[in-house]
Formats: sequence, structure tokens, C-alpha cells
Amino acid sequence: MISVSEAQTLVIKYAEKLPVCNIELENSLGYFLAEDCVAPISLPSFRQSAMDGYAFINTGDKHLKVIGQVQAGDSITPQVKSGEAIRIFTGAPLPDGADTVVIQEHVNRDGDSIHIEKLPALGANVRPIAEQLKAGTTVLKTGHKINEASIGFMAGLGLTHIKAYQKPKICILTTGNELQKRGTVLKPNHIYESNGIMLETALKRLGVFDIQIVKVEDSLSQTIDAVHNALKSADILLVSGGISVGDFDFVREAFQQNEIEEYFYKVNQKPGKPLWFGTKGSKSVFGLPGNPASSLSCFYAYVLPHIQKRSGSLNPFLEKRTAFLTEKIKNIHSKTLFLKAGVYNNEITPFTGQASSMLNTFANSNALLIVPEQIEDLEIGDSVSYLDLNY
Ligand SMILES: Nc1nc2c(c(=O)[nH]1)N[C@H]1C(S)=C(S)[C@@H](COP(=O)(O)OP(=O)(O)OC[C@H]3O[C@@H](n4cnc5c(N)ncnc54)[C@H](O)[C@@H]3O)O[C@H]1N2
Ligand code: MOO
Repeated sequence: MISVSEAQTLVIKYAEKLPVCNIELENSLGYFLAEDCVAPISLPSFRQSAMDGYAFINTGDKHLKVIGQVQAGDSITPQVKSGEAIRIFTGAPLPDGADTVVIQEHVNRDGDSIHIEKLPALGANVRPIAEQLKAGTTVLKTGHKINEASIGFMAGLGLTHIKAYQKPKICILTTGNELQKRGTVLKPNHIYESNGIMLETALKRLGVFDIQIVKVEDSLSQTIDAVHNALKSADILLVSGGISVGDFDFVREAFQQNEIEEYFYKVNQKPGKPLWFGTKGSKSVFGLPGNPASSLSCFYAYVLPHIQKRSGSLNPFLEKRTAFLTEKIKNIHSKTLFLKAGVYNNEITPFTGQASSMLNTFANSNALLIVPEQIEDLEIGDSVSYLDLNY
């Protein structure tokens, strides 16, 4: 059995980057840049007014004659001389010669004349060419995660497409004869299948939408075939359940029959001990424990960073933060514990109901508190690490 940090090292080590794609800016949210973004134009690309007011040559003269007007988008700008002013609006090009804009609130206008009550500093309210950035400079680095601000920013540079790493195609295989579809009347001794939609939703949150969910019965031949078929098209296969040691747990055997190279099986953690990870060529495969809370914990700690790394992220793990503990914790297992918890105002409380079959606690958590395997006792007020689930 390997440690959590060894297992995390392996899922990152064997996370080969996916191919690069050329993607439309409007569809690029959550993608990671595959090349530096270089500005094709300067911003601003012309001198412009930052305010509504009057543009003039700032010689100290407060009495000026208004000789024209310039509006945002005008292609011709009037020439201005000393003692003259041009009525101007925010975003409009600065007239040739003008060096300052006085806001209209600081001006008294009488016909064609203005009197400046409060003379601004030389250059005030003028956005110089390339004030924000110069054409040819790198403005976003390879590995940058596209968000709404970067999309707006790149749109302002006139970009229509970006080069990003592809998101993986994923197949989720759910195993178990007891699993039943929602929307049907529950048969005796059956449960509603929930890991499929839970993992699918967690994937969508990462911007992964090419997801197939396949159900298999507890049968070795069906599991072997399902794994084989999934690997034909998926980049990453997530199998839920059937990875433990019971007589009807066929998943590990099915991985072996499909010649998937095993990097680890079983991690010294609770929940999620029977986690399995391997690869076949460029395909990665996770055997996630069937218990719902184990599956989701393993998703956050291993699958998510693996996917993010394959998608081009330079910081693939969920952010680890620290907070002060509000309750004692005893770790009698000599395992790393991932405890469902609530963090508020820098204080963290582990919840009751940590069993790996229970999702009610998870549904109310915003953090996974990490108790390292070598720590036996934690006291109230101790600073502890947690994974922030509000990512
Ligand atoms: N003798 C041992 N038994 C078990 C061990 C062990 O070390 N020795 N490990 C336990 C641990 S820890 C876990 S975790 C589970 C993992 O078992 P599997 O991955 O084989 O999962 P299943 O047996 O198929 O299912 C476990 C549990 O989860 C429910 N389940 C499964 N799939 C779904 C789904 N898609 N949606 C909702 N619920 C699901 C299933 O009904 C079971 O109750 O093994 C322990 N046993
Ligand atoms: O490790 Mo299992 O995931 O405790 O239930």
C-alpha cells in the first residue's frame, strides 16, 4: 500500500498532456493555454480621453475657445491650438496637439467659451498609446486557465481563436447488480445509482463535457468487454465500484485482461483505500471505490489533478489551505484521513457521519480536512490543512 503523496506523485507523473486544439474564444472557458498569448495590437492603440470634458493644450490658460467636438469612434479628429478646446467624450480619440482633458464638472461654459475652474495636471484624463500594453508583448502565459476576464481581455485584442490543450473524453463505468436507474420504482435490495451523475457533474465543473456513462453488471466478461470498448474512444476511463476484494469485484482483473499497466492499487487513506490507477498508451484508467464518498474523495485528490495536468494546468491540485480546528480529532488508523468538513471564518469543523457510504455529510461540506497518516491527535485550535471544495 502506498501513501497519499506517493499516489499523487504517480497520477501527475503519468498525466500526459492532451493534443493542442484551436478553439473559438467564446468556447474557451476553463481551457488552459497551450502557447503564450502575444498581443497583436497595443492597448489602447490610439490616444484617447478617459473622461467626458474638453481636450486642450495645457499652458495654464483657463479661458479657452471651443472650436469643435470629437466623439468615440470618430475617424477624423480636429487640430487644436493654444487657447482652444475641443469638446470630447470618454473613449474618443484625442485631437492632434491636445495633451490634457478637463472634466466637464470643472468647467463653466458660455456659448463657445469655457472657463476652467480647476486646472488639471498636464496629461490628466488622457490614456496614452500602449498604456495598458504594447503590441508584441506576452500578455498571458502558457498554462493560463481561461476565465471570463481573460476572454474579455483577448476579445479586446481582437482575437477570435486560441491554442489550448484539449479536454479529455471520459467514460464512466458503473459496476454493480444492485444499481438501479432513477425514475424507476426501487426493487427490493437495490439502490439508486448515483456515482455516475456525481462524477459527471464534477467533470462538467472542470469544463469536461464529452462524457459517456456505461453500466455493467457484476460479471467478469461484461467488465472486460466494457473496459475494452471504453478504451476505444475515451482518453480517461473512470470505473466506479468492483475494485475491492469480494468475489464479485472484477474490475482489477478486467484491467489486467485489457493489459492496462498498473501503477498502484490501494492507498493508505480513509476513505478510498482500494483506489487503482494505471495507463495504456495515452489512455489513463482509474478504479474508484464504489462507496460514494470514497469515489468523490478520490476524484478530488487524484482524478481532478490528473485531468487538470492532462488538460495543460501548471497547478493541477485543488488549492490546499489552512484553518484552525474547532474540535479534537483522533486518528487511530495510521492512514491519511480526508474528513468532510465546514470552513467558516478561518475555522474548520469536521462533520459527524464520515462513513464512506454516506453522501449527506459531503453534500453539506465545503472542505476536505486532511489528517496526515503520521498524526494521531489534533487539538482544538491546531492549524490544519484542507482542500477547498469551492474551487
Ligand atoms: N474484505 C474487505 N472488504 C472491503 C474492503 C477491504 O479492504 N476488505 N474495503 C472496503 C472499502 S474501504 C471500500 S471503499 C469498498 C470498495 O468496494 P468496491 O470498490 O468493490 O465497490 P462495491 O463493492 O462495488 O460497492 C461498494 C458500495 O458502494 C455502493 N455503490 C457502488 N457503486 C455505486 C454507484 N454507482 N452508485 C451508488 N452506490 C454505489 C455499493 O452498493 C456498495 O454499498 O470495499 C470495502 N470492502
Ligand atoms: O476506503 Mo473505503 O473508501 O473506507 O469505504
